[in-house]
This record gives sequence, structure tokens and C-alpha cells, in this order.
Amino acid sequence: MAAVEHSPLFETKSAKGRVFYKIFSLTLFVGICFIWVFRVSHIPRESEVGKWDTPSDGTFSSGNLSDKDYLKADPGIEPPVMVINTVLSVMAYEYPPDKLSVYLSDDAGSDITFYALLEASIFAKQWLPFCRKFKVDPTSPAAYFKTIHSSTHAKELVTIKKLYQDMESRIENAAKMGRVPEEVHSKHKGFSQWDSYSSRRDHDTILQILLHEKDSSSKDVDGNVMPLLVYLAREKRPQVAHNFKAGAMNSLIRVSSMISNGEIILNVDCDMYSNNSQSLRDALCFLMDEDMGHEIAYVQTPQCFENITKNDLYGGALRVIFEVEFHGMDSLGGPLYAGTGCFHRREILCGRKFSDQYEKDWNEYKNIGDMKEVSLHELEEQSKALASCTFEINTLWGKEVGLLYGCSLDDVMTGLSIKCRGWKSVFYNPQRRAFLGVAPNTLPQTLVQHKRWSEGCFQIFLSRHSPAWHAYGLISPGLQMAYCYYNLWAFICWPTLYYCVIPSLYLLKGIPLFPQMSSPWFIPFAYVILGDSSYCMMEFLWLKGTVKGWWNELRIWLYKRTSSYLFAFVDTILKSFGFSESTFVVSAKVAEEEVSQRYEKEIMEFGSSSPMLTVVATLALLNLFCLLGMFLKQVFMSEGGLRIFDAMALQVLLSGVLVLINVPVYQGLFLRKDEGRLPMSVAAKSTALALSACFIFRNLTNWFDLPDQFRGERNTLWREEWMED
Ligand SMILES: O=c1ccn([C@@H]2O[C@H](COP(=O)(O)OP(=O)(O)O[C@H]3O[C@H](CO)[C@@H](O)[C@H](O)[C@H]3O)[C@@H](O)[C@H]2O)c(=O)[nH]1
Ligand SMILES: [Mn+2]
Repeated sequence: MAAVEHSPLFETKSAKGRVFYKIFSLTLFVGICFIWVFRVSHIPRESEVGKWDTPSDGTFSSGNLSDKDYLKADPGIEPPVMVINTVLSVMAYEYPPDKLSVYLSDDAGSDITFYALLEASIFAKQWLPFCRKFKVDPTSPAAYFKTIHSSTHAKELVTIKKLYQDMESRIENAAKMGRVPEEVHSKHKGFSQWDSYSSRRDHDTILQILLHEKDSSSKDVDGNVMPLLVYLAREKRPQVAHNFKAGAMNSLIRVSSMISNGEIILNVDCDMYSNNSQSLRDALCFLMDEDMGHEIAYVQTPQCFENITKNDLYGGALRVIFEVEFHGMDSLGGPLYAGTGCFHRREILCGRKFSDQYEKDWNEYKNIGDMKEVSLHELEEQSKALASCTFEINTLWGKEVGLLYGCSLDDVMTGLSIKCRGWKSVFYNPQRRAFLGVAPNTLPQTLVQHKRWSEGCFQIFLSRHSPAWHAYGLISPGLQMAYCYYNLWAFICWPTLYYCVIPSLYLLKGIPLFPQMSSPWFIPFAYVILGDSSYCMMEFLWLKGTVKGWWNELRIWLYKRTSSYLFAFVDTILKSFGFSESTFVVSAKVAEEEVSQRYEKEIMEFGSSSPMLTVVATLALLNLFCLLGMFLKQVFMSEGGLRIFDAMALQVLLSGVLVLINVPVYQGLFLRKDEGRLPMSVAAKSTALALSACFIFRNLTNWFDLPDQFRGERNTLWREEWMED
């Protein structure tokens, strides 16, 4: 630990093996150039199809500032107990509590979430002193109780655990019943705010200050002040766009400016908790650094997850992004704003432009809430107006101020616009994870999440903030490229789909698309394929992944590209023509017992039927049919023997790998009986689609090939019987 504490704040280290890396990437690039040359010089012309058939070608100082933590929730899928664990974890930061304010944004406006927060504010009176006394970390009670097995303070532990469990069961009961216990309801005036509530999309602003210095009861059991705690459900009306998470964040920014006006804003998703009670102080070190701090707009921590299994079936750990790519971006001006676990300067988030003269006098800061001689009730009423759904009309909120609207990745777009205003960001990746969250634990959820991400990325690419053109000259070219790399995710669906479909169909027909093994052209193909896949695997293993984990990630890589990215691409285009509306599909955070058990066992969960799963299953079957078809023909009809494997080695390899990687899909379609299998409807649709693709393709190309029907030997061997269909 000592070594960690004394490591410098800003340090630029060259990665090891840079020379090797440069040579390697250069040779890969040369290989790719050869492949392009091959492609261009080997385009089949219709009348030449026969030719293709022949096998020949082919440090911290505590200033007078206050920090706040923003969280948001939706009680159906985001259970209140999880949300209050997030809240409690950040309330217990090792930081002067009088300078810490915690706000919970509840976008569903649920009285049960409010009830849970009320309970949490009472439990916190015991929990915070307990954390201080025993140096508890993680400070999320649920997570702490899970990790602690033996302790020197067994008695206290038993007591606090019992308190927690009682609270938990009260909240869970209320959630199960769907209403707050009558006696609680009548005791706390806060609940009366729900009297005029009609639905989660139609209600007034609900705002309640649960803990505040001015309130004498807001002290913990040791008599210490507690962090400020506020519940907010912004006003929502069906006819007014609420702009999802960005809208919620902007309401919080305004409301908090009235109540506490902390200089630094930390935002955390409701499904993450603080796992490192020092991280707040560490992040402040970057922002308050005398030499560099004035350039830094935000400090981003990596998104890490608590529920990743050994071989990470859904590639949820995002290892390469957070352990390699973000560090790389850090040297080019700083990482993306990833939406959670990020410490912002309030004024920069609110639109301030960079200037060399920008200097922050941290001592100048005054807590606005304290300055006002108003009662808590008045403060609440005044703040409510700031969360009204019409407040932003004819203002720059969402356009230049606060989080930007109109994109499913509002956070990444906001981060980019901050960079374009001249600021830098910092990637802070402490050894002890700063935050831990919940990664999706079913395939459909993973695909939906990646669809939202890739769609948002593509929207940014096409928007007026595009890193490709708008950012030109405003951020470094390297950073521009890095942003474009993410922003063009959706576009990669096309080449991936091409490689999943066309070579296999041509394999079925016996037409080589790649050079044969004995041709010199084979070398660049083999080099690029082997070089790239072994490098990716090594990188994955360096990042403490397993070989199976790498294989799983490769599978998810494929599924994302062929389904999430495809749908994201199409949706983005439709949206840009006004044919479809923005949505934010909130990720589920809890799963049924059986689903969780399968997740622990790393059995792929399909469960529901969705167009994305149909695409995945269709491609899996298409490859299976093509490969089987090819083998059958080879065994039963061909006189060419194994020559096909020389002529079409790469196609056989590609189809073969696609079939192997899709084994969980075949199992889900035909072999499994549990609830997590692929539904019958998907099985029927995908089988029909894959078979029709094979037949249509055969007939189509036969139609093209008719004049050459009898030209090459292979033609006669490979085209025939299938034509009877
Ligand atoms: O209308 C909305 C929608 C979402 N949220 C909150 O936004 C957070 C993130 O939503 P979640 O469903 O958990 O999405 P994830 O895909 O898990 O989140 C990742 O991706 C999002 C962008 O797509 C980022 O904003 C998140 O920070 C990042 O963790 C949660 O706390 C939600 O309660 C709202 O407050 N209002
Ligand atoms: Mn989430």
C-alpha cells in the first residue's frame, strides 16, 4: 500500500516494448495493404465466375468546498435497497461530512424509493460512525457485509448488521406490497407530496431535504454533523420531453446549486457503489493541483463491475477499454466522460470556456445554502422551481449548459464538448477500484446496452459535435481518432456481417474468395489473422483474463457487431430522418434466481425473443448449414477429394470458427430445455431465414453462372444437384 500512496500524481510512463509494438503494427498494416491489393485485383466478373471456381487463384488539501453525488433510479428494475447502498456508500466517504452533499434523483418518482432513502437516512446515523471507527471499506453496507468474514469488532458488527437487515426487510416488504406502511406514511410529511401524483410520467416536482445541518436531528449517534441528503423527483409531464438521464442530471445541477452549490460534482449511477473511501480525496488532488489542476475539467474513474464471473461470458468487464484504451487517451488530452464515477467541476459542466487565466481560489468558496437565512421549507420550495419541466424552455440548458440533449450517449457527447472548449480530463484508475457496479447478466440485456452505446456514438459522429470535423483543431488529432474509433462502432456492422455471410455462402457453392494455401497471396492473410488474434489474446491475458474469457469476448464481439451495431446503425439513420424517437432502455439490475444461477455457471441466457436474437441465431445457423453442406458434398459427391481444403482453407476456417463460437446458440436453439433457451419462435424464424438464404443464394448465382455451367471441373462437381431444388 505504501508504494501506492507515494506514487506521483501525474506521471507519464512509456509502455514497455514500444519498438516491438510499432514494428508489429507496421507489419500488420503492410499485411492489410496486401489484402487490399489482392481484393482489388481479384474481383470476379460475372462472365468470369468459372475462373473463381478453379482452385488456382485465388495530494489533497481540504479546502472549503462541498461535494455532491448524484444518483438516479427506477424502482421496478432498480431496487430501492440497491439505490440506498449506493447513497450510503458515498455518504461515508472519508471526507468532512459538512462539506459533502448527496442528492438522489429518482426519475420514477417512487414513494417506495423515497421511503427507502428515509430509512437510509436513519440507518446512516449508525452506519457513518461505524465506518469511521472501523475504517470500513467498501462503505456500501451490502457489499461490506458480503466481504467481511472475521473481524476484531464482532459485537458491533453483529449489531449493525442486524440493523441493516431489519431495514432491508422493511424496504423489501414495502416494495413487494407496492406501498409504504401506513404508520410511516402518516408520520413523515414528505409523503404528502405524492397526493397529486398521477404517474411516473406525470407528476409535480417532489423534493425533500432529509438531512441538513440546520436541522438539529441531522446528527449521527456520536453527535457529528452528517452529509446533506436530498431526494428529488423532477417534474414530469407527458407532453414535455424529459431527456432521460441528461435531463435528470441537469435538474440536479440546478437544484444543488440552490441548496449546497458544491464546487465539485460527482455523478454515480444507482447501480454502482463507492468501493474506495479515499477516491474522493484522490480525485480532488488532480483538480486542485497547483500546476495542472486549472486545465482539468473532470476526473473519470473506470467502470468496474462486481458481478463479473471468471470467464466473463458477456464481455462485461470492458477490460481493454479501461485498462488500455483510456490510459492511451489520457496521454492525448484525457478520456471520455463515461457517465458514472466521474468528478466534474460544476462551472465547467455548466458551460465555462477554457482560459489560461483560469485560476480557482478554493478559499473564496461560500456555501450558498448557508448564506441564505431561509428556513429549510423555503429552501425546498425555491429549489423545486428549478426542477420544473418547463424551466429549460428558451434557455441554453441541454444545448450549451449542463449535459447535452438529443443523444443516447449524452455523457460522452458532453465530455467531448468540454474538450472542444479547451479543457482536459484525467483518467484515475486506482488499484483499489473506486466504484463497482452491475454489468448486464443476460445476452439480450448486453445487446440492448451495446445498441444504446453504439447508437449514441454514431449520433455523436453525425452531430454538430462530431469528432471528425467539428473537433478538428480543437482537440489533438490523436484524440480525434480515438473518439472516431468509438463513434464508428455502429458502422463496423457492415464488414462484420459481410464476413459472416458471404464467404460461407460462397463456400457452400464451392467458390473460393480468398487465396489458396499454396499461393503467395495466402501469406498476408495468414499473417494478419494470426497476428491480430494472437495479439488480442495476449493483451486479454495480460489484463488478467482467461483464455476462455477471451473466447467469450470474441463471441460477444461478434454478436454486438452483427446485431446491436446493425440495429443502432439503422435506428440512427431513421432518427436522423425523423422516423423514430429517442429512448433510453434502462438496464435491468436484478435477475430471477434461476437466471442468476445460470449466470454464475456461465450458461448463456437468451430467454426472450427479440429481432436482435433472431439475427444472431440466423447467422449461426447459416454458417452451420454452409459448412455442413460443404462437407456433405465433399464426402458424397466430390471427386476432387481434399483439394477443396487447399483451395478454400480460409473460408473453411472462417466458417469453422463461426460455427464453433456459436455452439451456445445451437444449444440454446435445439438442446436446452431450461427457461434461458432461445424461444421456439426464434428457432423457427432463424431456421427458415438461414435455409432460404442458402437456397436463394444458390439459385441466384446459378442464374449468373449459367453460361459457364460446364466450364471448370469444379462447376460440374459443385453446382448440380442442389439445383433440383
Ligand atoms: O431516463 C433515465 C434513464 C436512466 N437514468 C439513470 O441512468 C443511469 C444509467 O442507466 P443504466 O440503465 O444503468 O444504464 P447502463 O447501460 O448500465 O449505463 C451505462 O451507460 C449509460 C449511457 O448509455 C451511462 O449513462 C451510464 O453512466 C453507464 O453506466 C441509472 O442510474 C438510471 O437510473 C435516469 O436517471 N433517467
Ligand atoms: Mn448500469
